[in-house]
Amino acid sequence: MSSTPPDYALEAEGLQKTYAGSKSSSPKHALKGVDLKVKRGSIFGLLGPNGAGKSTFINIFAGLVNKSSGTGRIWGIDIDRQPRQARAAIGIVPQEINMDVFFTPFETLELMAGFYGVPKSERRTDEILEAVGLADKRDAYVRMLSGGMKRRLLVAKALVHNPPVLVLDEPTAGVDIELRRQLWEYVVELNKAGTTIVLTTHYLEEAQELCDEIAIINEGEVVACEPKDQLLRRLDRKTLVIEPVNALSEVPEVFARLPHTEVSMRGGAIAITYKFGEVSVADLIERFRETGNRINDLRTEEPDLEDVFLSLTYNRAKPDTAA
Ligand SMILES: Nc1ncnc2c1ncn2[C@@H]1O[C@H](COP(=O)(O)OP(=O)(O)OP(=O)(O)O)[C@@H](O)[C@H]1O
Repeated sequence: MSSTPPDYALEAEGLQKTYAGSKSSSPKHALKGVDLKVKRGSIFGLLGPNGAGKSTFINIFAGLVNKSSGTGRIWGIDIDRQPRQARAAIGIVPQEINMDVFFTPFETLELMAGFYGVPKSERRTDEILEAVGLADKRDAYVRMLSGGMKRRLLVAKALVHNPPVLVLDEPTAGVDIELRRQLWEYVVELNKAGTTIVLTTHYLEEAQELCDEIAIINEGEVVACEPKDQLLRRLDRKTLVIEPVNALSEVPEVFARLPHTEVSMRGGAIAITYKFGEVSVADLIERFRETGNRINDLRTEEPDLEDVFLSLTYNRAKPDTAA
């Protein structure tokens, strides 16, 4: 591995993948020329609807799927020219739990370290078990572990060779809230200590909370790749919620056909979604006062990642969902 760390932990240029068809299915163009750069030191979120191509992307870097064309680099190392060195720089936590249940966590990690050629003197098996909260299960059979523990063991397995890049593919699917929180605390600690994290998740709030950079992939194409804050600013809409003293039963006439706004009821309150810069909040409040009702409470809501995600993936996803 080079001594100067690279600017990017992971790079993809024009990455394409077409899965061959079979008698019953046509070929699938799963990645259509993906360009992505993951900055060293970031927590990078790869988001996309089901079947968008996230696992295909990750599995190309893991060496589990052969790309059709394009280039990939892990920690600056080309995955075609130096596959072994490139793979040594990455740890992958897969979606599926794939472990021999008749081994103990200790044996599982030792085997994995052996697989990566980590000399015995450099192994950190007990330290890693401690870090993922499995020290007390060190010598239990894996089949005796709970689902959440098995998942933490998967993370541990991906860390035995001390990779500078850790990829987690849907790591918290089916994991309860408490364990998710523990896992994320540990991932954030790893990141603080210098590991670059790439994660795919369906939990948008999780990505919003954890990631500093986010890519959204849809039907094999990257539709956005930006710092999270920038992505959230993309939506130029906010919502003003007015809770009146006298609960409303319908949208007041003064808000009907107002340009750049959408008004809906929220119980006895109204939610006015307006285009930022085109509509003034003062005007909206003034209009409300004209109804003769008084305001009990007011708040504005900023768009969240889910809104951005829907706005970027909805149009293309529509024909599929309508079918
Ligand atoms: N081995 C394969 N053979 C044929 N098609 C495949 C194969 N693996 C994946 N695909 C197809 O490629 C597309 C991308 O799949 P992929 O698993 O990469 O998506 P994903 O974004 O990870 O989805 P999910 O969030 O559901 O895991 C899908 O249409 C999928 O059906």
